[in-house]
Amino acid sequence: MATFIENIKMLNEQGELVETTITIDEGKIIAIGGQKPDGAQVIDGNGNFVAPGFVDVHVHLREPGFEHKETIATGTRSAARGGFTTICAMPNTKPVPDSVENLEYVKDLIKKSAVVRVLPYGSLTMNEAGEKRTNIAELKSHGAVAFSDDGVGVQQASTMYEQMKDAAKVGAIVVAHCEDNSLIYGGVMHEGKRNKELGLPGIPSVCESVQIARDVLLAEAAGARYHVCHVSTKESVRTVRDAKKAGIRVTAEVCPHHLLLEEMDIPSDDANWKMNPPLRSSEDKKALIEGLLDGTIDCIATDHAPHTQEEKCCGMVGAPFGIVGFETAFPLLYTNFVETGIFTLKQLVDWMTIKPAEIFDLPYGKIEVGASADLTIIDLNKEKTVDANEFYSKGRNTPFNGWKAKGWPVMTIFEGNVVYKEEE
Ligand SMILES: NC(=O)N[C@@H](CC(=O)O)C(=O)O
Ligand SMILES: [Zn+2]
Ligand SMILES: [Zn+2]
Repeated sequence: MATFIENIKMLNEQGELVETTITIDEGKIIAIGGQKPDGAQVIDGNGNFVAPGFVDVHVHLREPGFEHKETIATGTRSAARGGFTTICAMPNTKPVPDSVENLEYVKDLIKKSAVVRVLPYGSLTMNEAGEKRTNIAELKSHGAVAFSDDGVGVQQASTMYEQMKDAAKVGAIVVAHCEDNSLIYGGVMHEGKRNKELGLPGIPSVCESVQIARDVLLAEAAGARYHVCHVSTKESVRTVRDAKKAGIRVTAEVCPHHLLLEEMDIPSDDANWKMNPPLRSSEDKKALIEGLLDGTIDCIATDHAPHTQEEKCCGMVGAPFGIVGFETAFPLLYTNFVETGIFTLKQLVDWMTIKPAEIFDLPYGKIEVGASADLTIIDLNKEKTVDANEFYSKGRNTPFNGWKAKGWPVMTIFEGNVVYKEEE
């Protein structure tokens, strides 16, 4: 039976909101702006905004291996609540999808319990240990969406170079967490002003940028497509900008928290403010915003990284890096960047839908006839306070608890089915 969504507004090419209707059948969009087909089930959009389901190319679902932090079931429900319908799962699980067998195992788990589309990464090295290289061609043919050792940087240039050459042969994308281990210095936050005030060890900006600089040169030499994870420093932005100018096939993502927060916002030695890369300086934050606006940075990804309260209870030094992101990403960005006139609504939506989809060759992230019926209905006027205790994610680790924001998803539709509906 067809579903007819009425009383809804969508963005046109000019970035204006226009009233429309959307008709869905068999999981696909079959009409935009048409009349209700006879017998169709009706969804009242209540005059709200409808966006393509969000696409997040950088998330951690923790299953298999770390189900106490998150499972595919809880993580994908959290994604749906945040308006995400396509998410790419990083391979730092146990086991790591570094072989066809392990990848098939992860795909089975996804099939069993995901409520949105989950596309698994393959790793670049066996067990993400940085030594033995994985078989990119084989993993790609079994459905790995891209390749990364996220969680750690690939330390050896030759390992990265060889993997890039293999990736180039089969059109695979190499996605890099850039971090030079010799420049971490045991740091738990940015090496700047605030870490000194708090008496905590710092991670200098070069720890990230130096590896991006190496990698863009390797990508050029290998002829590979290269995507940089969670860019956090102004030097990283400049390096990506220069590489693009030189014609190197590089793309980059930025996380909501790096756009919204800076080191001086960290109130105390609280591990809900600990993530990798760390919150940088206000100049870095400014450079990230400029980088998005001038096209140096291509898209936004949450790096949703749930950890338990026990792990995050007791200060930064002992805690793992990472914060959750699905359920706050859009409202926080909408409120702080669109309502303030820094981004247009179309820019923000594009950075969370069509842009990441294009980089990763995914046929999602747009509302058009024939596309998968993946939609997010958002109440742009609805104001709510972030309450970590009501997250669908198992993770409560967010620095945004208590923030007021507008623009909350009220319904998420995946392949024509309602996978999230706001509880009244
Ligand atoms: N971002 C983080 O702080 N943590 C991520 C790993 C990663 O993205 O590097 C995690 O898996 O917890
Ligand atoms: Zn990372
Ligand atoms: Zn990550």
